[in-house]
Amino acid sequence: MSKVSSVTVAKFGGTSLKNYQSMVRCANIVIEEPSIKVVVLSASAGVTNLLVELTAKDVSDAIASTLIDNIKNIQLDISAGLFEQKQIEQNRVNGYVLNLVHELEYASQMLREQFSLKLVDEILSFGERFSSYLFTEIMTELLSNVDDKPQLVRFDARRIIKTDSRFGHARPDLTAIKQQSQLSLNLPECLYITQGFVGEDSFGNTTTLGRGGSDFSAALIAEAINADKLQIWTDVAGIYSSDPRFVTTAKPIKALSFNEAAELATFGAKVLHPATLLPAIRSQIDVFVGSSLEPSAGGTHLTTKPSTSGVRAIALRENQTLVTLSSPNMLLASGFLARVFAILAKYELSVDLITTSEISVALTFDNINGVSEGILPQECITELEDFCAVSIEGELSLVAVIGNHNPDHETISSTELLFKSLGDYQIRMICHGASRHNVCFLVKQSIAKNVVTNIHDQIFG
Ligand SMILES: Nc1ncnc2c1ncn2[C@@H]1O[C@H](COP(=O)(O)OP(=O)(O)O)[C@@H](O)[C@H]1O
Ligand SMILES: N[C@@H](CC(=O)OP(=O)(O)O)C(=O)O
Repeated sequence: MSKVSSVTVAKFGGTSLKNYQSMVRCANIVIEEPSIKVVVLSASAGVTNLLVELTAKDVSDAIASTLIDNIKNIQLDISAGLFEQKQIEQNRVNGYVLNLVHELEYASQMLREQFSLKLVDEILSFGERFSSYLFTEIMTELLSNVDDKPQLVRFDARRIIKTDSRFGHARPDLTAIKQQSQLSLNLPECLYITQGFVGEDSFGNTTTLGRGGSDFSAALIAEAINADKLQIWTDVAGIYSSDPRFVTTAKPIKALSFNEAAELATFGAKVLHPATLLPAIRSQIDVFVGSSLEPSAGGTHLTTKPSTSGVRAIALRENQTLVTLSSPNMLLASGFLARVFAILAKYELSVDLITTSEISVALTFDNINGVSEGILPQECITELEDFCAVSIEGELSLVAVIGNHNPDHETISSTELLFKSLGDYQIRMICHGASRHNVCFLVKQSIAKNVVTNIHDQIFG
């Protein structure tokens, strides 16, 4: 490995780390790109979901034990791939893995005795702790015969990702992250391997940044160390015109503006965590999204340049709740919305979309962010019912059509094309105009994927 002046942070998602072969592919990407100085890893695919199940309030001892066994087997399979022929080495690695498994068992037992969000985050952090340990072992093995190799250092992300104490969706302390990164990392001499998703509050408790938060961790580290580039390696060759898992005609997009990518991420394109782009935009870091399965296939580059007008992509976010508040008192009255929002703020509920008519206001909520199982907390409903009728509808999906909707520069407006293609569906709510970059609407969850596929095919031909 030769010395380089530019610094890249590379993040590998769980889909890229699901087994031994996948980890080797990622390790080779790192070895072949000398500018990569920090590697940020998610948990192997499926592990965080298992950990989330393990932290459910009603989990029984038997189910907890099965879940922990499943997690353990994913790790031991990776270790088995690594040291197929070397029993002593395999025993050493398995010993480390089993120690972590015991720690996990202990934390899970404590949680079943007394539930706390602090302990939930501690448990959720194990996925990344396993994967970063195994990945470091794989890198070390692959580099064992290389002469001019970098000094590999695995470090605990909690040393630098300092956050507040909002367990489950902790907010980063940017100043502390910068300070700690500069104190702890010896760049560009060493090659660091660390965990995404995981942080630590000022009391030394483990926190997590929210599901999918490893992208955000990588962007925060990139900003803190003044990196030039951030690479997000996943299982698809970049950001597509829609989710390629169900829109089979979706195409990769070579370049996308930060604004468009931010809208796409916010409105459900799982490929990027919505907060990832803030540090990148703030600190002008080049962002690349590519496939670790096929690194040479290229991917998407995010740029500050505005893109051409028209629709660029369609995103889908499931599990949305629509809340309609109506009251004849709204007519020609002032202060109604202020009262509604004061109550929602009190319950820390964050509204996504909003539309109003003379006597009603419709609001949408993302179930992940605060509204559990599609229902507002009963106390909140009661407070709202003091001055308006409340109707709640679940099992909805939000479709977001992202692009540059600029009627001044289009001969046939893409919005017009979109509205034509919506004619066949029952739309529950539509939002257009707040941003030039998106038009959003709600449809029943049962038809949402069909709606996205059909609109995609009509717009992109
Ligand atoms: N517009 C889009 N472009 C690319 N992928 C998308 C898009 N929308 C949703 N996805 C989904 O995001 C997935 C990658 O995100 P995720 O599963 O979280 O991967 P990782 O484990 O790498 O973080 C893809 O497999 C794809 O199904
Ligand atoms: N492992 C965490 C964090 C993460 O970002 O994962 P991924 O990169 O695989 O989406 C999660 O599943 O939420």
